[in-house]
Amino acid sequence: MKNLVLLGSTGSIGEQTLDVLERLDNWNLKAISCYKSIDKIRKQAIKFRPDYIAIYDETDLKELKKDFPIGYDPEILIGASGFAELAGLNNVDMVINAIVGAAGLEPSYNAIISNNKLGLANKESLVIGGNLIIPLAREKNVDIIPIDSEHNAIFQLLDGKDRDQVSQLILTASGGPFYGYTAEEIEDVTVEDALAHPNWDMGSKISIDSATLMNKGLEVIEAYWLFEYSYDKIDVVIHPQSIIHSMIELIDGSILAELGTADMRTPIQYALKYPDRGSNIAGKLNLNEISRLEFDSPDLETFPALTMAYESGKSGKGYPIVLNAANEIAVKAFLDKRIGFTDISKVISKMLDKHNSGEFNTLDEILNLNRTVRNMTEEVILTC
Ligand SMILES: NC(=O)C1=CN([C@@H]2O[C@H](COP(=O)(O)OP(=O)(O)OC[C@H]3O[C@@H](n4cnc5c(N)ncnc54)[C@H](OP(=O)(O)O)[C@@H]3O)[C@@H](O)[C@H]2O)C=CC1
Ligand SMILES: CC(=O)[C@@H](O)[C@H](O)COP(=O)(O)O
Ligand SMILES: [Mn+2]
Repeated sequence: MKNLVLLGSTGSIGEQTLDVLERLDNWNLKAISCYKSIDKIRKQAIKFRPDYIAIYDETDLKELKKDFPIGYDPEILIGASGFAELAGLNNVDMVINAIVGAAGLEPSYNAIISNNKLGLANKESLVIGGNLIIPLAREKNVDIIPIDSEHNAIFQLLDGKDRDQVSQLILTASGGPFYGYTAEEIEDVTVEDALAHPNWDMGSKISIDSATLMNKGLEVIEAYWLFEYSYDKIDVVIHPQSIIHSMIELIDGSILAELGTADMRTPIQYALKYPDRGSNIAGKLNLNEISRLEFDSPDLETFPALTMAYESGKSGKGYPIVLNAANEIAVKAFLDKRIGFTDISKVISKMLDKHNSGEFNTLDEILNLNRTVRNMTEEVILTC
């Protein structure tokens, strides 16, 4: 049996990973974690009986253990250090990091430093810490298998290709629920409108990121670190159907694409089975039933987040950390109905303007800047 550590088991990717796991007969769930969904993780623990569980808050401990059957006595870890500790356990065949946000960085780092293969859904790890994680993974020869659908597609497309023959990585973007809206039309959209992604059923933070196009911006930076092509070789095209998960262009002009049903269980299973292939979980993509595949350019005026992400990525230094931290806080404020939808980008822009570059290379340096910017963003939001 292979051992899996699943961080963020109660979220959208986490629950889909458990669904995949139930269909595979050679994986044992060694550890799970959540932030606050204690009811959900208790049920997962009772069903899968992992040896380790990590939760954030000690006061939830009693609630977690309620109804544990006699004889089931997992080791329970508390707090952010617990998530990182699980990522670094011994006898682990893969860590899947399905935590949302910057909180995923330390576990990603700990997985790699502990020589544990990483199935990475948590794109924020690479956005804020790509300069730390990628050289470390290379030095230690630890595989990172991307789970994010676009990066999983590109990973598949690049497999066996000569790097010099690849002229462009082309990330597809659905455009989100407000594709085609004018600047005036998005002024008054609601949280409920923004959460209604046209093709994917995801957690709330990434759903809002898709609506602002920040998701694609974060993914551009994620692609830069994962595949190590310069930013001028990473393009974004709007493809509202999300059937093509991404493409690569070769030097002779040929474009190769990966197509599939919009179901994250496919890239999750891919990561677990790599380099083998699993069975078809998502159902056959019937090309005869697809009436059209459309393409368009992103509207950078109405959705400024994409440009801010490209510029932050190119500037490097602390800019992607500022971009990500300000975005996380602004998205939370929007979800809490403290600011409007278009304020999200305005807040991020203000925070980027305030930043003076500098080097942020160690885990502590990155996490300190992340913390500082989050606090400063909260203050800026009070003035909105
Ligand atoms: N959902 C999707 O289809 C896709 C997601 N991704 C990426 O995968 C990651 C997870 O996304 P998604 O599953 O949608 O997110 P969800 O919000 O659905 O789940 C997030 C998970 O992380 C846990 N969590 C939240 N905050 C913290 C924290 N501070 N410390 C530790 N754990 C925490 C949550 O616990 P609790 O339930 O207790 O809050 C939950 O288990 C994101 O980086 C996202 O961008 C990428 C591609 C597609
Ligand atoms: C499923 C997945 O990988 C998401 O990142 C998805 O791509 C979001 O859709 P957008 O293309 O709208 O950002
Ligand atoms: Mn994606």
